[in-house]
Amino acid sequence: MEKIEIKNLTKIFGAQPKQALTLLNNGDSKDEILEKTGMTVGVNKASFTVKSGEVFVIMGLSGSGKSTLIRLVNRLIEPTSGEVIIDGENLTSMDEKSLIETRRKKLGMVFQNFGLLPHRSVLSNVAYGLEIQNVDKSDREARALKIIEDVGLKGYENSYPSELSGGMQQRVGIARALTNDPDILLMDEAFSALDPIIRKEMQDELMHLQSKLGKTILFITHDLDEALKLGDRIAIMKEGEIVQIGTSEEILENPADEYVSKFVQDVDRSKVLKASHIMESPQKVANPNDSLQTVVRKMKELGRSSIFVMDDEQNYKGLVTIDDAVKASQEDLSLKNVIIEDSVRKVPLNTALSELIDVAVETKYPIAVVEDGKLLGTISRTAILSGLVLGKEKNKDEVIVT
Ligand SMILES: Nc1ncnc2c1ncn2[C@@H]1O[C@H](COP(=O)(O)OP(=O)(O)OP(=O)(O)O)[C@@H](O)[C@H]1O
Repeated sequence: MEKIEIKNLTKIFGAQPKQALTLLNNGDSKDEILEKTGMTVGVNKASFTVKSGEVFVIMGLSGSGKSTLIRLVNRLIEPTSGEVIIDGENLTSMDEKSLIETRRKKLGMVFQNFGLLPHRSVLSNVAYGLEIQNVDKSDREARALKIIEDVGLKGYENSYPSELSGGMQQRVGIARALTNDPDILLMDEAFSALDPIIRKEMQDELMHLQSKLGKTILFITHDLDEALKLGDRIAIMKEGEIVQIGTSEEILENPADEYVSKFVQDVDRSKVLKASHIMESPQKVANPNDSLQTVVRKMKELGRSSIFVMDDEQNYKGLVTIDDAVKASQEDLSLKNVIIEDSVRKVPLNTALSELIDVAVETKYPIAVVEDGKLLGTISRTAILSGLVLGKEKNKDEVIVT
């Protein structure tokens, strides 16, 4: 089941939104409606779904409707029409009591300006949400301390917000949103007030946290690089409408219109493309139980000078070169004598192509994409270094040669 379903969500600001809605449904533009009625279309028939565990970024210029949209999702703003469905439950038709309950249980929100209580310590800020639910003191403080540690603020429990840097204050903001252990985090320009270096650090921190927590995240930003870096998928908004939804790759490769093209034209693809985008799935590998003859034959069939070794459970075992394998088979040795492990470079899935280029320069072997000991993919250094993976129109299978 989808975690969040947004259907035709529309918000018109002004005294008589229904009148403007009729014009909108008849095809009038945001400008025409403003001119005819004085009312502002904030969000115009937005529809999308977000899967559990997905980071969904909403990106657009100032005034495009992002903040309105995220506030419609938790009904801080009442929609003019359309539906918000979370875990199959329709938020738009809920009474006040159920709405508050759902917000508390399922939705955490992180704001651009942190929204911390200045006269309370970090611990007390993080525990505040539990305090108003009458969770007893020792319990709420224990829970808050655990989350403070998760966001990297251990040791700052008794500090006050004014004593912390912007990045640290936003860590408190994130910790506070996590206290109820909500499935969904709504993040509204959460890093936009931070200077560039701290901002990058916080993006990395969020990705790290997300790999542990697996929340469903709706993240708003006006920064395309941030969107491409964080988003599993990205929705691009213009004048209240969503003009394109896609992965970073899809948006870079196939911008939906002129507007999106203009946005993406200066993007550095080497920072956006990740190991996960360019790797080959580990099918053409050897098994630790293979004989050396079998391994040599496999390499010859594949036309490769080396081959990765992976067991039946997908555990990464290392790499064998054809030279070592041929030599060892003449000496009657077995496969395990020639598996190279330490000097083969292993990278995680979200390694950017720019970093892969650095790795490829430092090694003579293909690169293994490994997480939790499992071989998830393989990447040829030749393909990276010859720049083929940067070529726009090349298709993956053609260019990735391990
Ligand atoms: N309370 C309001 N009353 C009237 N118009 C509003 C209100 N809030 C937002 N708008 C209008 O709705 C449109 C969308 O605004 P919104 O703040 O959602 O955009 P945004 O993309 O979040 O921009 P920003 O990044 O500047 O916050 C704008 O035209 C804005 O002027």
